[in-house]
Amino acid sequence: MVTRFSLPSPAKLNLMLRITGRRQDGYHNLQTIFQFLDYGDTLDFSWRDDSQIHLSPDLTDVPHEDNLIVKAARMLQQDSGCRFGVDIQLHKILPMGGGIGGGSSNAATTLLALNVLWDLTYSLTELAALGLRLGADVPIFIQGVSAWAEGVGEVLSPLQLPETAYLVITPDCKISTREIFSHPALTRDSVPIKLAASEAQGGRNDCESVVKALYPAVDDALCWLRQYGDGKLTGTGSCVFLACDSIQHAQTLLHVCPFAGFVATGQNISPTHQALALISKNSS
Ligand SMILES: C[C@](O)(CO)[C@H](O)COP(=O)(O)OP(=O)(O)OC[C@H]1O[C@@H](n2ccc(N)nc2=O)[C@H](O)[C@@H]1O
Ligand SMILES: Nc1ncnc2c1ncn2[C@@H]1O[C@H](COP(=O)(O)OP(=O)(O)OP(=O)(O)O)[C@@H](O)[C@H]1O
Repeated sequence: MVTRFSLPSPAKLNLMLRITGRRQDGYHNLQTIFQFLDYGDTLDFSWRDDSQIHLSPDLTDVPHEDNLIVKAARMLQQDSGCRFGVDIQLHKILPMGGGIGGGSSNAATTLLALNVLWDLTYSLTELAALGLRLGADVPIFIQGVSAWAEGVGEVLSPLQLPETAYLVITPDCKISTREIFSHPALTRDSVPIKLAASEAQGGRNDCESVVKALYPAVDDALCWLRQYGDGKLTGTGSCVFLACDSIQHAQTLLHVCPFAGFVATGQNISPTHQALALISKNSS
């Protein structure tokens, strides 16, 4: 039995995002393309023989019980009736409220890890259904392959994408997803399209105009990126990104960039799943 291991909890990008309607419950129907990055947080998991769930350190401004890691662990414990517990150490580098899915990724990594640590036998479909209760972005991190997504982001069709190098700018502002989705001026009537591979390159993000109007720092970052190519917003922001010819090209741009950011490579298989495959290989 594996009793301790570390897993990556990667960022995602929305390579395009169309909002095609609003549901009765207030959630929006989307069409988006998700790709993972080889950049993100790391979580260390250690098995406990009591039922306690410990997480450290706490995140500034997020009460312990509201942390999606703690919520995910408690949810799985309750659903499975498992009597074991876990110590979790979080190494956070992803900005919060950045549209790169940090909290959702942490929740998904926790569900995937505890399924192994507690020797449970949930399928990915079952874990994704549990995860969806925590957030619309959790299922993509559970499924772990880049995808075309519809519904609220949980109806996933796997998609092979070029594993492009990206420059990601992280403007110094935290954006609430709820704030953007509840804004009266949000475009929420885009005509649904059929998946076209070209969308991964050229697609727009329907949140862009509202986010730029509310957050000038995002507008500034996009303007700067667009000197060099087709800069885009991910999710509801605040992060913006540019596909580059190579890692070196992305690094050269980061070097002259007046904003904070990072360089990463798109991944069609989530780094969490890549690491889990190694853990199960080494333990068999
Ligand atoms: C914008 C995206 O990041 C694109 O990947 C996601 O759709 C957001 O996913 P998320 O952060 O996991 O969102 P949730 O935590 O489920 O929802 C936060 C809030 O955003 C709004 N929301 C979210 C997703 C969605 N498809 N429609 C919505 O209207 C809802 O008001 C909800 O109360
Ligand atoms: N483990 C966690 N990591 C990050 N945020 C968390 C976590 N747990 C709870 N949260 C809360 O969730 C909010 C959204 O965080 P997150 O980093 O997922 O934003 P995001 O990247 O904009 O997400 P998305 O793209 O899914 O909308 C945070 O502002 C914070 O209050």
